[in-house]
Amino acid sequence: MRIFVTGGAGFIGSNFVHHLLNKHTSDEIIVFDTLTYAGNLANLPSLSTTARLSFIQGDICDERSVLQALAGCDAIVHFAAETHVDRSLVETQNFIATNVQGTYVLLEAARKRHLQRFLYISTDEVYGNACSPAGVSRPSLESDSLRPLSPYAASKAGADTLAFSYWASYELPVTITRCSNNYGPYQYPEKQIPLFILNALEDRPLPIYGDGQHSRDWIHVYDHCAALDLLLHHTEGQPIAGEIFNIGAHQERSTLENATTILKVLEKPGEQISFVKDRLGHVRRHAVDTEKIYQQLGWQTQIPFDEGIKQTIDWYRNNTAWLADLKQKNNEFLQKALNLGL
Ligand SMILES: Cc1cn([C@H]2C[C@H](O)[C@@H](COP(=O)(O)OP(=O)(O)O[C@H]3O[C@H](C)C(=O)[C@H](O)[C@H]3O)O2)c(=O)[nH]c1=O
Repeated sequence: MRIFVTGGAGFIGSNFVHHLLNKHTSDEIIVFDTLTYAGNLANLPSLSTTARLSFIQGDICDERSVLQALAGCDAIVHFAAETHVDRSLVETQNFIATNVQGTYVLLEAARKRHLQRFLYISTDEVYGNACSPAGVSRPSLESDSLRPLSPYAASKAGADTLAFSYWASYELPVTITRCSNNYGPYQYPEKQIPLFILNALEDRPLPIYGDGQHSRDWIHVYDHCAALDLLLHHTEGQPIAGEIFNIGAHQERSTLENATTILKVLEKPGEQISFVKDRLGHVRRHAVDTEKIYQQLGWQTQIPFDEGIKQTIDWYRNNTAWLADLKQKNNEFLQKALNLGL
């Protein structure tokens, strides 16, 4: 397969590219990435050594470049997005442009190029607070209605439903995934886990929004990539076009629990925890029901949180060159990320 990966220089995208290169020796991969502050070629060390991996710097909102770059491709895996909830509250327009308009451009291009598969990477944020229609707290089901609570989540929900409409209207073989919170190597340190690790390592406070009891379901990015791979290469059994799949790890943990674990593993004092002003519209609980992907594809996570978090802490501890490179390239963004909420 010739696979077009948007946002392949970002956190989940680059991990997915590594996964494909290791698992599928005949796949050809084209990474299409505009290289915003969160996209980084240092996330793709194989670029200089692997002939079947190529890179195009481009914006998914640019119709001509997208159509041109898609020539000869069989599938799109669409990760490219503005992803940080806090930023979506202050620079909303970028989120609408990239996440909604950019997805529209890709869907149109995929339709014109008759692509065989379009994997749209959505998020569990589209559901809003995890609960049943009666308001009882329970993991969200694919059939639940969407109640996005941040501009980021609303932009993803817009693109998610637009993608579905291309299946319904044109039979473009779109498959949508809604995954929970990822952690692991190469994550930009504005997100909770890498931010807490770096602040802990550098003896800065760990900013906890509100009372710290907001909970998320934490999945290691390698487990997420394995699920996406199964969907991308799916050929037998029940068709997956026009289907939506939740992906999650059933490892729900509060912000305070994560901060405490990270400080403990790094043998840092509990006093580094600092309660700060709450995020606007802060969702109390995100959690997804993953029975559908288990029943249909047999997918389950392999990495327990206790193990994954230790490996992730080690990765950040050992990859100081990666961080120094980030600091040098976009220090302004990084400083903002490290100080956001303080
Ligand atoms: C950065 C930060 C976060 N938090 C809290 C806020 C949340 O309750 C939790 C996780 O926050 P984070 O911004 O890392 O991730 P989410 O807002 O849950 O969203 C993430 O997971 C979904 C699935 C996506 O789709 C998003 O793209 C991704 O950013 O920690 C703090 O208390 N302090 C902090 O400094």
